[in-house]
Amino acid sequence: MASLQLNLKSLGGPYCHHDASLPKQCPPKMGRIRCGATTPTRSYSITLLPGDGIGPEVISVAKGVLSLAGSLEGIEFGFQEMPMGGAALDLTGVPLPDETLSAARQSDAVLLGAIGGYKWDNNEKHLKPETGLLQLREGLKVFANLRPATVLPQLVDASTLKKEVAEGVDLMVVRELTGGIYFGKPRGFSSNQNGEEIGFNTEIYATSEIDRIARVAFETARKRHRKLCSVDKANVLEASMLWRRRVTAIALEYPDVELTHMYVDNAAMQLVRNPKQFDTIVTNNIFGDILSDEASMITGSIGMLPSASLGEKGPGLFEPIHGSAPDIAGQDKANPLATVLSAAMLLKYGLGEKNAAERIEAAVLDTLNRGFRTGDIYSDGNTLVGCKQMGEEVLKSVESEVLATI
Ligand SMILES: NC(=O)c1ccc[n+]([C@@H]2O[C@H](COP(=O)([O-])OP(=O)(O)OC[C@H]3O[C@@H](n4cnc5c(N)ncnc54)[C@H](O)[C@@H]3O)[C@@H](O)[C@H]2O)c1
Ligand SMILES: CC(C)[C@H](C(=O)O)[C@@H](O)C(=O)O
Ligand SMILES: [Mg+2]
Repeated sequence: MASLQLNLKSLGGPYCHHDASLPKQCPPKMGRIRCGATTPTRSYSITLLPGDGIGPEVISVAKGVLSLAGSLEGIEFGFQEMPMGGAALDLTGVPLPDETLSAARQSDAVLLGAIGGYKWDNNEKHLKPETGLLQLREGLKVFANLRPATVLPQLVDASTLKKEVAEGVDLMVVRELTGGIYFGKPRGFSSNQNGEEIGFNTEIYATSEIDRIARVAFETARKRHRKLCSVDKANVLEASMLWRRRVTAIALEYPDVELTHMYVDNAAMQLVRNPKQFDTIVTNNIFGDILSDEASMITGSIGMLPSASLGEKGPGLFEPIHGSAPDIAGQDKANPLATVLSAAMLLKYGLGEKNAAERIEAAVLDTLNRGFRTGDIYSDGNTLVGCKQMGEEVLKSVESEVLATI
């Protein structure tokens, strides 16, 4: 079973390190250690949730990369694949079967591909793949969603922004993940006084929910460039007024971090005007969803952005920020790198296996340096490959790193 996932002191940027400075009561995750003849082996159980659309394609690549990078660091993985989303609906009638949630809870970390698709779009709310994902996040209590957006030098040309605007962007969106309008009640359908149908949701945040995500964000900013921008709509929404008041109050605990506030409409504009002004952004569930997709395009493609969702204890959930991409599913066109980088986040944030994580990150950069590109990040002069071949090239890079160090 996983121990601590979210130790505030351990949050670093863009990734955290479980290090010697951790308090005793919060030890870094240690796999079950088995001593072999020469090297000790740590073993971890990973729940894989391939899901729908391109989900199984990108998970298959990430699983191979995790296994290889892990084995080179003396790590053994026990993978358990479970149904989730539309795949689970077809198999069991619900988007998150009890068996899937309980397997996820009992494992050391969870890696998800993506869920959703046209087939289930008109299902009732409780039978939507997306509802299963929200139930999983709630069930694992992973309230802090870290979504780094970094423009890699190799991909500056893939950005839709001008080179001088995109170059060097390195920001982290800290998104509140288990509250706000996604979960607020009342919600539903009804009718108004004119007998007209209405649909309604409630944006609601309690002080404790804001305080804990604010602390995660301040700790994250502290390990980065000590700049935190809180994004809200406090000029209109009561939930945002409380959000701004609490973030301002928590800032007193972090005098070394510069706090600014920005309205979400302005933030959406500033992200494409001058994204380098941002270091760490903290925001609510829905604004974080939207702004992280926007930030992904600065980096070249949504197919590049990983994420880590962490709670106070229990396994973390790691997933690319993109969806099931039904328009390209089954065509071997998906970019698997967001999921591969999510596997690296799993190693670093979820298991405290920094070396294995860095092997994967280095292999991704090496693969890009060797000119391999899926369609979404392709530019002239590079080699266009599919999802599978991209995976094979990353594996070669992981292997060649080892050869280079012998
Ligand atoms: N976490 C998740 O599982 C998640 C996230 C977002 C959307 N969804 C679901 O996915 C389905 C499709 O949603 P959508 O079309 O709005 O968003 P999407 O992210 O699936 O796709 C948006 C666009 O980006 C492209 N794209 C996405 N990932 C890519 C990748 N790895 N490589 C190359 N191109 C990629 C797609 O081809 C599409 O053109 C919906 O059912 C939605 O609810 C799931
Ligand atoms: C599929 C949907 C529930 C999900 C969200 O809105 O959180 C997705 O867009 C994401 O960004 O992970
Ligand atoms: Mg989204």
